[in-house]
Amino acid sequence: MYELEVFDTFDAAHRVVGYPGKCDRLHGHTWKVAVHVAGTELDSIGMLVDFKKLKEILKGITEEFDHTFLNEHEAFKGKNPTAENIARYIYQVYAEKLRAENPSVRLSDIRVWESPGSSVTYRED
Ligand SMILES: Nc1nc2c(c(=O)[nH]1)N=C([C@H](O)[C@H](O)COP(=O)(O)OP(=O)(O)OP(=O)(O)O)CN2
Ligand SMILES: [Zn+2]
Repeated sequence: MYELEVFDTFDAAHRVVGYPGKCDRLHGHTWKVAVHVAGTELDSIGMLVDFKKLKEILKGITEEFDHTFLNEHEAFKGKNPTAENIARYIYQVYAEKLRAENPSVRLSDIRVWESPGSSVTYRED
């Protein structure tokens, strides 16, 4: 089994509505997102899947968020753009795009860092 990792970052603002403290106020983070994909079969040149392809898919998603106010994004209508909700949304979009591009590898998980010391990992088993 091989597991590959790619990551990207984006800058975006959010509010955690109802948070009992300063995170209820408008503030921003440089969010980091790591993608882990797994599989067993290598292609004829020895790759599970090209890192370049994995990064392209991720960039397509992080571009939606970069320099935006996340609470206004369609995905977070009626819910807070917490690291948990962001990780789940990215997982669902990434999994669908990866299935279309390369059905022989599977998405293991998505990890989202809100700050260097705080992250959430989302997976579906
Ligand atoms: N489980 C979660 N907890 C918190 C989330 C979250 O998305 N999921 N989000 C926040 C806030 O967005 C907040 O901005 C982050 O707070 P914190 O980690 O405390 O970051 P600080 O930079 O303020 O850290 P200090 O060490 O207090 O300076 C909160 N929790
Ligand atoms: Zn925050």
